[in-house]
Amino acid sequence: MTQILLETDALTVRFGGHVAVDAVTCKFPAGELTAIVGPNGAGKTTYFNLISGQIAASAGTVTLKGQDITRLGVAERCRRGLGRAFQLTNLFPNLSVLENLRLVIQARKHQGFGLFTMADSHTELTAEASGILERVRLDTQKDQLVSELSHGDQRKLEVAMLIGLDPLVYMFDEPTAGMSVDEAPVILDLIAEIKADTSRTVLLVEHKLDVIRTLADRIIVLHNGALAADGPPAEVMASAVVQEAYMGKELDHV
Ligand SMILES: Nc1ncnc2c1ncn2[C@@H]1O[C@H](COP(=O)(O)OP(=O)(O)OP(=O)(O)O)[C@@H](O)[C@H]1O
Repeated sequence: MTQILLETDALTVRFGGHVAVDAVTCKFPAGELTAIVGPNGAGKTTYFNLISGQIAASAGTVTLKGQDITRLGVAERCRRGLGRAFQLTNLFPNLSVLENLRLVIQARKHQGFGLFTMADSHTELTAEASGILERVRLDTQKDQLVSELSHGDQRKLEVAMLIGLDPLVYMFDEPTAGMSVDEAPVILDLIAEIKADTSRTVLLVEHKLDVIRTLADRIIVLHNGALAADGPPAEVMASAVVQEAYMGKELDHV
């Protein structure tokens, strides 16, 4: 039986009188990529924020590998395997690309800087970080300061950091937004590689139809904060209700 890695049960958040996420119950099994779609303001980012712990739920639960994590903070959720793509604000702007990545790998491995182990572990960490940078095609920028990276390269580094963290649940929020057409395929190929790992699950907030078609095993649709549809891409896309009410204008232009 496929293991459920992440689950939200009646997950809800209210901002004053506004219900931004409305009793969303959803299970995310290992080996699946779920695209989360819906019109602007539907609650996609807020749902992500509730899962990653950036905001606290008003009601309902978030369960990771069978454990209730609803009351845990961002760092503890991350330590337990919940990985949300890093934003530039989570990085150290005055450290290099390689140094940033090495820090996240080190944090995952819980390695300290013991005097005698430092040299060895440093070499290992550098090798692992360099390998990831090659995969995201950032190896030639490894010594560049994060603050000096182009937008496209920053986005690649965000994905590299997530791979370095190696979480059970990968969460991507429009990972190719603002990237050039030449750069985006590198990121999409990497997400395809990640989803091929059947012990992981991937959540992807995405507006671009072609990206959804290429990557998604399943689509969930949020509308006014509530779960409006959940199923295989072809089924959800074909649904007249979804096309008209939730996807029409929003996704057509892509
Ligand atoms: N901190 C907040 N305080 C008050 N209202 C909020 C807050 N965060 C989000 N909202 C509201 O909750 C609703 C859902 O917003 P959210 O950003 O999650 O939508 P979205 O589906 O991610 O939209 P988009 O596709 O435009 O990014 C919106 O009406 C938004 O204005």
